[in-house]
Amino acid sequence: MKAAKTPTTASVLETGGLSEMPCVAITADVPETTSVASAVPQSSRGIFITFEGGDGAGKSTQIELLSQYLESRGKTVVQTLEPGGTELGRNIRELLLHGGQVSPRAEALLYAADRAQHVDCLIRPALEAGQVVISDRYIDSSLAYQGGARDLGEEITQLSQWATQNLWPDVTVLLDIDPRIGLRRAMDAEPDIEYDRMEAESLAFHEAVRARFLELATADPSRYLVVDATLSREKIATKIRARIDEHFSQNLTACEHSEKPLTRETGENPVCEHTKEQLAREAGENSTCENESITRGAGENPDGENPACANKKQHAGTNAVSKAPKD
Ligand SMILES: Nc1ncnc2c1ncn2[C@@H]1O[C@H](COP(=O)(O)OP(=O)(O)OP(=O)(O)O)[C@@H](O)[C@H]1O
Ligand SMILES: Cc1cn([C@H]2C[C@H](O)[C@@H](COP(=O)(O)O)O2)c(=O)[nH]c1=O
Repeated sequence: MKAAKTPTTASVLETGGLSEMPCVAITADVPETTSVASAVPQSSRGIFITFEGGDGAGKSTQIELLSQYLESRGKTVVQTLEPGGTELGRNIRELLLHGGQVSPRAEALLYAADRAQHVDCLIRPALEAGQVVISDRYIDSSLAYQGGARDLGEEITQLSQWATQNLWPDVTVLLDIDPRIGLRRAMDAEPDIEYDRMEAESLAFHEAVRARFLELATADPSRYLVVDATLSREKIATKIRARIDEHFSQNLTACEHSEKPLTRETGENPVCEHTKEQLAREAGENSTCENESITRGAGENPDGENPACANKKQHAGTNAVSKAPKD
C-alpha cells in the first residue's frame, strides 16, 4: 500500500510566533453570528493560495517552486496540505488513505474534520499574521472528489463552508491532467508502492474528478488559474508566478487607492501598512541583498546589517509545515 505523505512539522511557535498545538482558535473572540470571513476583510490578511488537481498532477513540485520564488522575494510562506496539515489531520489522513473501507458520507465528514482543524489551528492564524499560506488541496478537492465523483452534490459545499467558517482561497491553481498520465506519474515516482485508497479508484472516478474540477474553475475564473500540467515544470511555474505577481500588484493598487478604513476597531488601513512594509523590504532587497544567499532558520540581525536582509532571512526560516516526499 502506498505510504502516507508525512509532512515534517516545525511549530510556528519556534519560528514565527504561532503554534499548531495546543490549538487556540483565533475565532474565539468573534461573535457567533459573525463569520470570520466577513469580520476580517480578505485584503487585510496574508494570502491564501491552494493547489488542486488529480493525483500525480505535479502539485507538490509546483508548490515547492512557488514557495522558493516567494521566499526569495521576502515573503513568509507556510506550506501545508490536506488531508494531514495538523497532528489530528495526520491521523485522519492515515484512516482515509490507508485504513480500509470508508463509506462516502464518512469519507466526506473525515475530510471536513481534517479541514476544520487545519483552518482553526494553522491556516487562519498564519493568514492573520500576514503570511502566505500555500495548501496542497483544500475545499475544491472535496467538491470534486466527494461532491463530483462520489456524487454527494451540493451538500459538500455547505459542509465545507461550515467546516472552514467560509474561508475561501484567494487564488486556486488547478493543474489539469488526464488521470491516466497523472496516475502513471505517481506510480513511476514510487514504483514499489501501491496506490492508496483514493488513487486505486477506477479511471471513470478520476475522470469525473477532473471534469468537476474544470467545471468549478469555469464557474469561478477570478479565483482559479487552470494550467495544462503536461507542460514542462518551468513553463508551469512561470504561469503560476505571473498570476501570483498579478495578485500582489492588484492588492497594492487597491491599497494606494483605498481611502476608507478597513478595520472597524482601529480605523486604520492594515493593507496599506502591510504594503508599505513590503515595499520597503523589497526595495531594500533589490538594492543591497541581491546576491545574498537565504539561510533557512537564520534570523539574527547582526549590527550594521540592513534590516530588510535580516527580515528576509527570518522569512526563509518560518515554514510552519514543509512537505516531505511520500515515504
Ligand atoms: N511538469 C511535469 N512534467 C513531468 N513530470 C512531472 C511534472 N511535474 C511533476 N512531475 C513528476 O510527476 C510526479 C508527481 O509529481 P508531484 O508529486 O509533484 O505531484 P502531486 O500532484 O503532488 O502528486 P500527488 O497527488 O500524488 O500528491 C513526480 O515524479 C514529479 O517529478
Ligand atoms: C483534501 C481532499 C483530498 N481528497 C483525496 C485526493 C487524493 O486522492 C487524496 C490525498 O492524497 P494526496 O497524495 O495528498 O493528493 O485524498 C479528497 O478526496 N477530498 C478532499 O477533500
